[in-house]
This record gives sequence, C-alpha cells and structure tokens, in this order.
Amino acid sequence: MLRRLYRIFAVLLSSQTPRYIGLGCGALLAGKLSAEIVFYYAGRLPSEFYKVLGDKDLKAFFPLLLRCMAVVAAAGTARAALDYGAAALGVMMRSALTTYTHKRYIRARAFYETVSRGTVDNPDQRITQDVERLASSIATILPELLIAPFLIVYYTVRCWSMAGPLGPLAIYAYFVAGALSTRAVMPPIIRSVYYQEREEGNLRFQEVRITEFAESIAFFAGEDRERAAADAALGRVIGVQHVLLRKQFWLGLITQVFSYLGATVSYAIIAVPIFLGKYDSKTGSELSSIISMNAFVSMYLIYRFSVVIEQAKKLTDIAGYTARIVQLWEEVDRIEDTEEQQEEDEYDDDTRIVAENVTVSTPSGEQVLVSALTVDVVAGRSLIITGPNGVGKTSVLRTLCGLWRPAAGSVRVPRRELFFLPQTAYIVSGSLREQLSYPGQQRGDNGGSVRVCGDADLARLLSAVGLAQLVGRISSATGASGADHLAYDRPYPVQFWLKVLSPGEQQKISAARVLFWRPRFAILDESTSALDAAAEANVYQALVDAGITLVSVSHRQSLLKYHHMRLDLLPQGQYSLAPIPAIV
Ligand SMILES: Nc1ncnc2c1ncn2[C@@H]1O[C@H](COP(=O)(O)OP(=O)(O)OP(=O)(O)O)[C@@H](O)[C@H]1O
Repeated sequence: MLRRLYRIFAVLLSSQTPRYIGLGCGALLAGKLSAEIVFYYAGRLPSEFYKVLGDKDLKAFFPLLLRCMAVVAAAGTARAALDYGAAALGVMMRSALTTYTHKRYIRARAFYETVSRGTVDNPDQRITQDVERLASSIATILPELLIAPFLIVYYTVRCWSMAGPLGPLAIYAYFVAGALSTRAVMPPIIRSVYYQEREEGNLRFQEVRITEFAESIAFFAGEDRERAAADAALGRVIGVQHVLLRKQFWLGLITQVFSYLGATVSYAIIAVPIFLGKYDSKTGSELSSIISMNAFVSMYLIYRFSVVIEQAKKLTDIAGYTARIVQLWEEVDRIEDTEEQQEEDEYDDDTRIVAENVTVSTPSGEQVLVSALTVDVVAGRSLIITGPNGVGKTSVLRTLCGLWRPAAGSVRVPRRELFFLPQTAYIVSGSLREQLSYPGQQRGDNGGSVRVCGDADLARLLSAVGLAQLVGRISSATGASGADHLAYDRPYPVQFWLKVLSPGEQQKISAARVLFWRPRFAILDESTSALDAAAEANVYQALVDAGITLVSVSHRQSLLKYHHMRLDLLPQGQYSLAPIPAIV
C-alpha cells in the first residue's frame, strides 16, 4: 500500500503541473494555519464569556460581543475557503493522474494488450471513477494530515502549561489506543473497497452493453435476459456494499466512541490540578474560565488526534483506489518490459510482409492455430486467406500485422506501410473530413505531421466507394444548409454517424480511408462483408487501381480474382499456399 501510494505522489509531484500542485498544497497549508488561528480565537470566546458574565462586567461585555461576531465571520469564511481550496486541489490532482495514465496507457500495444488479455478488470472505470475518487479523497485528508503535527505540538504545550505533564500524556495514551484499534479493522475494509469498485465496474459494463446493443437486444426481445444479468450485477454490487458497510460499522464505532470519550478525558485531565489544589487561590468566575479554556485546549488536542484517527476511514478508501490505479500502471509497465526484451530490429524493407516458420497461437498460448507458416507477401501480389470459421484467419492477420507475437518463428512487417480494416468499421466522432482522415497521422509518426483529406480528395473518395450522396443526406438529416465543402467540417458525435450510416456504408467509409492514405499494404478482415456484390467489387477494384496490395480474409469466391495467392487454413494447424490462376 505504501509503495503504491508513494508512486501516486511521485506521479503527482513529477507531473506537468507539479508547481501548481505544490503551490496548491502550500496555499492550503497556509490557509489551514490561518484558519486554525481564527478557530483558536473562536475557541477562547466561551472562556472569556464565563469571566465577563461571572464578574457581571457590562463594560467588557459589548466589546467582547463585537469581537465574537468578527471572529465568527472570519471562521466561517476560512472554512468555506478551505473547502474550496481542497476541492480545487482535488481537481488538479485528478487532471495530473489522468493525464499520466493516458500517456502510459493509450499508446502502442499497452491498451490493446491490457484489454485483450483481460488481466486488469474495467480499465476505463479505473481511469475515470477511481482516479476522481482518489484525487478528491487525498485532497480532503491532505490539509488535515499536513497541519496535524503543528497543531499537536502547539496544543500539547498549552495543555501541559494548564494541566501539567499528565494532561498531554493521558491524551497521547488515548490516541495510541485509538490508532491501534482502528488499525486492526482497516485491512479487511481496504479489500472490500477494492472489490466494491470492481463490481461497480462490472455493473457499469452491463448497463453500457444494453445501450450499445440496444437494437440487437430489442430484435431478440432479450429484455428479460438482460434485466436478469443487470440485476445479478447489481446484486453483486449491493452484496459487496453491505459487507463493506458492516466492516465500516466497526471502524465507525471505534472512531465515534473515541471522539465522545474525548470530552470525558478532557474533564478528567483538569480535575487532577483542581483536586491537587493548584487553582485554590482563584475566584469562582476565574476557575470556570480556566476549566472552559482547559476543556477547549485539551478537547482540541483530542479532536486533532481523533481527526487523524477518523482519516483512517478515508485512508482505507484511498488504499483501495490506489491499488486499482497503480495495478493498471503496473500492467502497462509489465507490457513495456516485455516489449523492450522483445525489441525487434528496425525492418526497413517497405515492399514485403514476411512470415517465416511461424506458429500462430492464442495469446495465452493454449491453442495452436497454425504451425510452421511461411509466407512472403510481396508488394503487387495480393494474398487472400480462406478457411472454415474459427480456424484462425483473423489470428493470422493479427500476427501478420504485429498485434500478436508469434509463438515461434519470425514476422517482419513494414508497419508504416500497413492499414487495417476490421469487419466492424471503426467510426469516430468529428467531421466527415476527420472521419476519412482518421487517425490523422502516419503510423509510427509519433506527434508528427497531421494529414487531412482535402476538399477535392473528399469528393473523389466518397464517389469512388459509392457514397457521393452522403453529404446531401447529412445536410438534410440535420437541416444544415450551405456548400458541400462547409458540410465536410461540421462535427457530429459518434452516435450521429452510427445512426446516419448503415453498417455497409460504415464499411465504405473505412474503405475510403484506405484510399486516402494509400498505404502499400491493406489488411482486410471481411471488411466488405456488409456490402452488396456490386459495391464490394467496386471497392476492391478501387483499392487495386490505387496500387494497394491486399491481404484479405473472406469466404467469397468472387474476391479471388483481386488476389494473386491463396492461403487456405485447414484444421489441426495445417495450411496450403498456392498461386491463384489468372482468369483470362
Ligand atoms: N483473444 C483471444 N483469446 C483467446 N482465444 C482467442 C482469441 N481470439 C481468437 N481466439 C480463438 O482462436 C480461434 C480462431 O479465431 P479467429 O477469429 O482467428 O478465427 P477465424 O478463422 O477468423 O473465424 P471466423 O471465420 O469465424 O471469423 C477461435 O476459436 C478463438 O477461440
């Protein structure tokens, strides 16, 4: 827990905003100190009232009343300002932690491997909800913990001077007992916070699936099944929440008892010098004032300690969130380490994809899909991969693309010259221009030049894939008017694009993207499966005319003529590779 927490703070202080976070902590500490001075004066007021009222001193009463109002106003302002400062610091910390996580996680291979291996549950929830909760919890307890040493020293001295050494000693013993009791109940709570977050993530995933697959579920009339699954996920969250609440009950009981016990301890402490006769010379009103002042000082010292003990509950939350976030970072570290060990030599032959004696197996290594695959895809000689369902066609593509490591043998891929088209087209938010220019920069061109589709290219590409009418349709769907080139840059959310484009049209957008980028190789995983025969032929012809070498997976015989070689995958890891005779 401490090691992981250290890593969180190291990231916070080395982020791009460390100055702001450092300044924020400093400002909060200064604010808290000044607020404590105001609270000290507010705390003294009852003692002064005891004295003034006990002596029936009318002359001193009104100035005291005025001072009281001024102190109350200052204390109120200080508390509100502190709450604001802590919340703002929480937001800054969230920004720093999320930016760091994005930088580490959304990068080549890291997110893909994390998601496809599934070793870390719900990474999205960890990045959004867990980071937000961690940042706000840290920001809430930080000022309390930072100020605690100063206040404890100050009030220890004050308490000693009024009640002798026994006073602070009794309070320290009281704190040690409180801390030990809370420590005993903390570890099971940390585990429960972790499990609760995991189940929250699973519930959210279930709800998101209903939104994402609303149409399929509605067609299947699968509402009962989905409701049962959502209720089951909810049941697991509620179950863990009840367990957590029961465990937190014991922690709450200890902290509450200790905070109420504080009042009794404070009176017991002042009782000692009173009964020993230290204050025998004082008048009645002076003694009440001393009792009140001592009660305030020792109560405040106890309160400070109970605040520290109370932070135990928040610390358990913090430990739970910290575990979830740092686990994700550790998974990314592990993936990066493996990457470094397996670092390949730079492959600079842009004209071929070569697989030599490759074993393709599933990521866990359990299932060997293809053995001893040797294939050389030379630019200009397209390859089609065929075979029955589940034989491993997509897996071979993943291996040829470099997404999966071969279990044996070697694969050399000109990554910058490769474009992948999945079966389900990937549609992004933004304008039509951004849609066709996705991802906006050349593969491997990290932070480099951005390339966007020009107006003339846009019109040409849309018509090449049979989407010439698209701009007009979008304009009438949205009621927007104006020239086509203006419509190219109107941004729309993903949901809009998914509504306005049928699955076949989404595949056409995907094909237009390849035509825009014109890579040397395009990998097509049944990426025209939703097109009618004429549209599919049209797209394939456009790709061939653009001089792009294809590596396709398809069950359709009609596509053989666009390729030069056929790799037929057979059961038990066998395959046959043969040239496709040209049709004369
Ligand atoms: N990420 C993965 N983890 C574990 N097993 C996987 C993974 N991806 C695929 N598999 C397994 O590999 C086998 C081959 O899958 P693949 O998608 O490559 O087949 P395919 O030939 O493309 O099938 P289809 O024709 O139905 O698209 C499947 O039986 C599946 O169980």
